[in-house]
Amino acid sequence: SFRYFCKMAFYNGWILTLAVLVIPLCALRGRSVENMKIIRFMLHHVKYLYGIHIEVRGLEHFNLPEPYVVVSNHQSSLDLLGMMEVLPDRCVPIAKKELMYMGTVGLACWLGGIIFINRKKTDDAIGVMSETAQTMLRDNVRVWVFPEGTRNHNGSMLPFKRGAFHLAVQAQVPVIPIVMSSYRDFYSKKERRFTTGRCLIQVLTPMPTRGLGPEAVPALTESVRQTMLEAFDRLSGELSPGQEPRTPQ
Ligand SMILES: CCCCC/C=C\C/C=C\CCCCCCCC(=O)SCCNC(=O)CCNC(=O)[C@H](O)C(C)(C)COP(=O)(O)OP(=O)(O)OC[C@H]1O[C@@H](n2cnc3c(N)ncnc32)[C@H](O)[C@@H]1OP(=O)(O)O
Ligand SMILES: CCCCCCCC/C=C\CCCCCCCC(=O)OC[C@@H](O)COP(=O)(O)O
Repeated sequence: SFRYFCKMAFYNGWILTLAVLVIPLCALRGRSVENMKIIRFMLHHVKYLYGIHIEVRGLEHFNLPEPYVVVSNHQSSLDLLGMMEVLPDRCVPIAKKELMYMGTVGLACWLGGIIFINRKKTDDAIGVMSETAQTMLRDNVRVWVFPEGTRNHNGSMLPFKRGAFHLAVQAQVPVIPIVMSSYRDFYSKKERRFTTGRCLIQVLTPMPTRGLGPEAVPALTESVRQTMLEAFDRLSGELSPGQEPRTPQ
């Protein structure tokens, strides 16, 4: 437990400290999606500090000229490491508004053009997402969404919220699912365990939305979730073949 808390405290503290360095660099440009390149570069080494080996597959799927919506599973704040391993250029995450108030991290996120939503006010959140659809097309910006809407430490995936899929359909851009394998071999919040380990990241085939309307969103959401669950089980099983598969959901 002591090692777990120390490691998590250092993780948060180190990111807060890095943000102090990043802020002046990003401030030179002002709030801009281009600043995500600086943030990505500055966070890239953190996986080495923790001995986490990340293997990425399917990165070529990100090589589309048009904007797209990336949807990813969300296990922990450690997802930041995987995200910074693969984050495409001109891609910004959608984050809960509370992140903006996390001191230096919040300011760095704001300068990086991260889009903040108020999860307690659905209409506000939907309004921001609709504006985002226009921004994506106007400024050629890609967006990264965690459709579970919160972190999920239970070794599977929560039901998906539909915002990301509405966004893709409104902008008529593809959805690109990305799956990070289970962290169970090296990280468990419940067991207070955090060791070195391996993580596989798979970028899946883009799912087109051209021609789809809002009525197609529920089916699109479910189909993407099923594809991601299958990939999650496959990747996690590859890392620890003896483990029981997750409970079906
Ligand atoms: C080197 C130093 C660096 C320093 C900086 C360090 C780090 C920074 C770098 C990167 C940081 C990135 C980290 C970011 C991670 C943050 C992750 C998060 O914060 S996750 C939480 C926030 N994200 C989400 O919640 C996204 C998913 N949520 C949704 O999509 C939701 O649907 C919602 C839009 C938020 C609304 O949610 P709510 O619970 O209020 O309502 P419902 O989901 O039930 O939806 C109600 C209803 O509305 C329909 N709907 C949803 N969206 C839309 C839309 N855009 N247009 C139209 N309709 C919409 C939805 O379908 C429901 O209707 P129905 O039930 O009929 O389907
Ligand atoms: C002056 C204020 C000081 C505040 C100190 C804050 C300390 C935290 C510092 C750094 C944190 C670095 C990690 C940030 C990126 C992680 C983003 C994240 O994972 O957000 C969680 C969000 O997806 C869902 O939230 P919930 O699971 O619903 O909850």
